[in-house]
Amino acid sequence: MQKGKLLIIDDEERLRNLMARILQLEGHEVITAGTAKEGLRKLQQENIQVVLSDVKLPDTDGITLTDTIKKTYPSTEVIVLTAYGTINDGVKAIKAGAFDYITKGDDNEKIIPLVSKAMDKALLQQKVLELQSKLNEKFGFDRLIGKSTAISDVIKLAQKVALTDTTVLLLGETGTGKEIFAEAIHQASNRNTKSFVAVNCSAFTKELLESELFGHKVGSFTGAVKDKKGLFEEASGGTIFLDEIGELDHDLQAKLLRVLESQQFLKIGDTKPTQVNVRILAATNRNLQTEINEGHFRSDLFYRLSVFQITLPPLRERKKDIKLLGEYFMQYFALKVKKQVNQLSEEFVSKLEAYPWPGNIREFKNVIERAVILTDNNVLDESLLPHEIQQQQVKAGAPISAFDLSSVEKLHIQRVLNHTHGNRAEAAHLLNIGVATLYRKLKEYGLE
Ligand SMILES: Nc1ncnc2c1ncn2[C@@H]1O[C@H](COP(=O)(O)OP(=O)(O)OP(=O)(O)O)[C@@H](O)[C@H]1O
Repeated sequence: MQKGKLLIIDDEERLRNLMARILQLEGHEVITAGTAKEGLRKLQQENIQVVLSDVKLPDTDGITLTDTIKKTYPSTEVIVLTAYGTINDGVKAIKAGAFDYITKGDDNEKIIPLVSKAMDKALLQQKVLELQSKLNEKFGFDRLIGKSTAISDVIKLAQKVALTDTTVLLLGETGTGKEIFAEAIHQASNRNTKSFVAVNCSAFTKELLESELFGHKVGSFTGAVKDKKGLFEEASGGTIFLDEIGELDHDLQAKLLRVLESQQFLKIGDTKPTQVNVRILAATNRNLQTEINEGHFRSDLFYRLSVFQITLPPLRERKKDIKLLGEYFMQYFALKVKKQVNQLSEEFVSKLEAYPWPGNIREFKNVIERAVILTDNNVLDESLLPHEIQQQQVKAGAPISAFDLSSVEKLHIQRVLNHTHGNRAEAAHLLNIGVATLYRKLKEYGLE
C-alpha cells in the first residue's frame, strides 16, 4: 500500500480527529478542515491525493464540493461520507466524480482499504500527469516565448541559420536567452539526433578548461590517471555551445581557432591531432571589439566566430512581451508547485513593464516564481513583487530608456535601499554620498 497525503473535511471535530488518527496509524499524512472553504484552501496549499468529505458541510454539500475538487484537481480522489440510509447521496457523489462513498459510522475496517485503493489510483494518475507534462515540454524554437518584433526578428534569423553548419555568435546582456537560443538552433538543425554540449568558459581554470574541452592522454599531468575524452569529442556529430567566450584564455583561443579552421586539435599530452565534426555556437555578454582593442581577444578568432552574429534584445526593449511571459511563467510555476494560480492583476503587469530588468528573463522568471510561491489565492498582484519593482513609477507613455544614465542611477539606489531594508542613512553611507544628496535624488526619481 502506498502512503500519501489525505484531507478530511468534516465539521464534527470529534469524528474528524478520530478518522485522522486511524488513517495516521496506517502511515498516511493527514490534514483536516471543518468547512469546504478551508478544505479548498488546504488543497491549494498542499499536494493532496485523497479527500474524505462529509456530505453535509456548513458552507456547502459534499457532492458540490466533489464536483469542484474533480474539476480543479483531476488526479485527486474524493470519498464521500454519507448518512445512514441515504444511498441516493452516494449515487449522486459518484456521478459528481467521487471515487466511492461510505456510510458514516460504518466499520473502520471498510475505510482503510477504500482509502488505500483511492490513494493508489491518485498516485498513479499523478505520475501519469507528470510524465505527460514532461512529454509536452516544448523543444526548439517553440520554447521561446515572445511576439514582439524585437524577438520575432531574431527568431527568424536563428531559424534560417539553424539549417546550415555556420558558426554563430550570440550576443546580448546576461539572461536574455543566449543559451536557450543556442539549444533551439541545435534542435532545429540536422544535428539534432546528436549531442548538444554547453560549456561555460568562465567556470573553469585555464588548465581544467583545456582538459575539459580537448581531453588528455594518460600521464600527461599529475592526476591524469587515464585517457579522457574532451567535450569536443563528446559533441561529435552534434553542437558545442561555448558560453562566456570572452573569458577564454589566449592559449585556448589559439587552440579553438585551429578547431574552427580544420576541425582538429591536440589532446593534452598527445602528438597526433584528433579530428572532429562539431558545429560551434558561442556567446558572450562582453563587447568583444573592446576586448580586441585591449589585446585580450584575438581578432582572427573573432572574425571566425562572428560569421553570423545574433544580438538578443534586452527585456526592457520587449515591453510588449511582458504580459505574455508573465502568463507563461505563472502557468509553468503553478504547475510545478501544484497551485491554482491563473491571473495577473493589471497593476502587477504595469509594475513589471515599468522595471528595467537588468537581469533580463532570468531575473523575470525568478520574480514570477517567487510571486507564485507567495500568493494565497489564484491572482498575482503587486504586493507579491520585490520592493524595488513595487516602487516603480508607472508613467504612461514614458518608458525607461536603456541608455538613460539616470535610469541606471535610479535602479542602483533602489537596490541599495532594498539591501538596507529602506534605511536611508545606511544607504547613503554605502553609496558614498551625503544623506541630503540621497534625499534630493529620491525626490528627483519619485522614490520618496
Ligand atoms: N524567449 C524566452 N522564452 C522563454 N524563456 C526564456 C526566453 N529567453 C530566456 N528564457 C529563460 O531565461 C533564463 C535565462 O536564459 P539563458 O540562460 O539562455 O540566458 P543567457 O543569455 O545565456 O544568460 P547568461 O549570459 O547569463 O549565460 C533561462 O531559464 C531561459 O530558459
